[in-house]
Amino acid sequence: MTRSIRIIENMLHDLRVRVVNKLRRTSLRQMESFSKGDIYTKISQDTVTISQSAFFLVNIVQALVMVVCCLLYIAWLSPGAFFMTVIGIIIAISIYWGHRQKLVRDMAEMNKKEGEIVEAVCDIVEGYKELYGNQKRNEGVFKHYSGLAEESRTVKVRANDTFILEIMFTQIFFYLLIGAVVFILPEIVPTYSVVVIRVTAAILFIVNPLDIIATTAPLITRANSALKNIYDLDDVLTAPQTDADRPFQAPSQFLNFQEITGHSLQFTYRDAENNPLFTVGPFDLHLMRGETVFFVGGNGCGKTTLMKIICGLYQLNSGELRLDGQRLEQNNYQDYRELFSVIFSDFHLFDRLYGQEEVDPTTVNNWLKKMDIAHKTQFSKGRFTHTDLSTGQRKRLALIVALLDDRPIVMLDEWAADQDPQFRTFFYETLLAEFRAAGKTVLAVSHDDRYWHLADRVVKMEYGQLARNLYGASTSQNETCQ
Ligand SMILES: Nc1ncnc2c1ncn2[C@@H]1O[C@H](COP(=O)(O)OP(=O)(O)OP(=O)(O)O)[C@@H](O)[C@H]1O
Repeated sequence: MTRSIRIIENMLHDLRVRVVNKLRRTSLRQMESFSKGDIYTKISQDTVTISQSAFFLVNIVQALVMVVCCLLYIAWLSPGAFFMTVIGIIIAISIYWGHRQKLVRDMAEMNKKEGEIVEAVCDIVEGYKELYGNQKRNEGVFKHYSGLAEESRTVKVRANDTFILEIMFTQIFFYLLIGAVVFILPEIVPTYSVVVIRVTAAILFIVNPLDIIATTAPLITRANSALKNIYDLDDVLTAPQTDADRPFQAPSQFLNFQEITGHSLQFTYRDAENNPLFTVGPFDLHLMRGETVFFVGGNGCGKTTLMKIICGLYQLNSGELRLDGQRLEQNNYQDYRELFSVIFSDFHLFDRLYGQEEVDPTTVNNWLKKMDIAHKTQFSKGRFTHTDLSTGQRKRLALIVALLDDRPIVMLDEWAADQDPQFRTFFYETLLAEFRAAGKTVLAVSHDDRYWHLADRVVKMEYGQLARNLYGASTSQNETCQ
């Protein structure tokens, strides 16, 4: 028993690790298409359901072995009794199967509802500030949550009713079976009376295992449905894998690149039905190592999307990127991505320096001083003592983490937007100059027109197109829209 449970737990562990491993390497577009609640439910709750059912699954296997042995014994004693018992079991299984389909449907619905409930709870937790001061919105979110919880309860109650019905049915079936072999069979088969006691004993022997099978089968159905959810996620994640199966070997083969060129680059957001929503490009691109380029333009014109295209987070729909003339292919895209230290406006701040374990704590603490947050957080034992900082301070910390990677290209999406005027000036006038002196290429989305003169070029975007260079000449031909 313990060995079997260990086998199931090992299998589950491997499956979960495999799915999370795929998840961390899937394309950004696919990640954006998932609902958080759905992923959390599948990876945590569904695996718990399977774990909890492991014990019962082992029990069911033991019970099945017992039933088969007893049936063989009954067959040896009396083919008539065996025939009757098997017919009875087949009828019972058919009726159970009818219920099972209903149970499977209820389980699928229950899982969907649980995912939606997790999403609603995330809304309450993450949107707390927006809700606390707005009673009407607060009530609205809670009503939505309560509605989902109510629907989930209805489905659960319905599933439990089916479950209990099955157990009752199984018990009635056993009594009918025993009654048939004890009272009816002797009337039909005259020679049967000789073995009736032994057949009855054998049937009594399989009552308990059959009971175990009947009562635990719905749990197994539940576990099966949970397993299907995880396998579905596993399957979905298989298709759009990019170059992730090739382990990346640091340092990047492009570390010493001199120029990045793009020709007819284009990317389109599409909805679930594949209808186009917004297109960036087609445009040509030319970036020289060590350049500081600002990308500017109105809200929604495509600056962030452009950044995601340039740093390789979005796969191009058409066009090609080249580094020093070498075309980027699936097998070297990761090398390309490794050139960038990126901070988007919706960045995530890890509380420890994953992948940078060998970093010197003094270097990190010096950076904290330089960024004027050393009085708020310290780097100690491989992690930051506090990450509960103000938005501007969190961005400074994110910049430190990005710079510690020491990559040749620094990409910042409206990084300075949340900085106070003093630090904003420090960023544009001092930090950017230091990046330039260190030979870094800086690609920054900026709305601070006061500082645009500090860039080598300022490129304006309009409606998904690179409109023109507002400031500074392109290093070769202008980036052009086509
Ligand atoms: N994940 C997405 N799925 C579908 N459409 C998207 C997605 N992200 C952005 N868009 C659309 O693409 C367009 C460009 O968005 P993007 O975030 O690139 O603009 P932006 O110039 O960075 O805007 P802002 O200055 O407001 O940050 C927008 O119209 C937006 O609706």
